Amino acid sequence: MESLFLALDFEDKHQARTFLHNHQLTGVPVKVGMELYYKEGPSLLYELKEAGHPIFLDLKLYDIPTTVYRTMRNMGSLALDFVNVHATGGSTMIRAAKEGLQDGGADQTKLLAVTVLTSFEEETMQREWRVTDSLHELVGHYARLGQENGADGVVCSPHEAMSIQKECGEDFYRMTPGIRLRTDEQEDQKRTATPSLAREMGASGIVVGRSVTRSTTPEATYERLKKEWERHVNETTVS
Ligand SMILES: O=c1ccn([C@@H]2O[C@H](COP(=O)(O)O)[C@@H](O)[C@H]2O)c(=O)[nH]1
Repeated sequence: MESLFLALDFEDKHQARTFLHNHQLTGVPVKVGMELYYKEGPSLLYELKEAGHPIFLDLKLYDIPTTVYRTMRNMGSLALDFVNVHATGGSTMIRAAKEGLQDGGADQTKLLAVTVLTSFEEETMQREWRVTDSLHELVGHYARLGQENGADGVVCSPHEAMSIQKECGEDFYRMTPGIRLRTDEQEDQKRTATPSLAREMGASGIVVGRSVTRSTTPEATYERLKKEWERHVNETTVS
């Protein structure tokens, strides 16, 4: 299964297309988020599919169960690889998302439950959400909630991936954004890791965005991240 997704956080499809083309990245697994999808809509996804890109559509749905069901049913026809909802939407909403996908004919599309965004650290989360659980406990709780209600995996930071793997099993996918070549380059991210650290900590997949898209040498940076990630994938597979 594809496991390194390039976040196409661009203003429009022309920028995304030009970037992929200019840096020999046509066909690589991509993550399409709100910025690009709300500008371009599903036609962009058809174009990316046509060019051979595996797609993670990262819209993080959060709404009443009926709305999420109907939205996921529509998404079902897009034959995507991954889609997601916020786990905080609750058990009924997560189940509705799964049912919507299935009724839309998307048996191959994996549903991920977003736990706690990688831009949060524990102190801010506890203060702003008025919760007393540790960040680790809360992420674990949302992972279990997701699994019990039909999600195929979670979006979490690499730092929580190992305990989720232990509790929910190897097949429960841990998609981890917040990936950096150097962990002192955080920008708005708070829980970051390098690709090799992410693998050591139990991630099944990584999302890389600005490290590549803002790099002065995107192609070389992408290859470096990929090599670092795949070396670890292979090492852990062999041992
Ligand atoms: O918890 C989350 C969930 C989603 N994201 C998304 O991943 C990329 C990360 O981009 P970088 O430039 O590598 O920081 C971005 O599209 C986010 O919307 C996340 O970062 N954290």
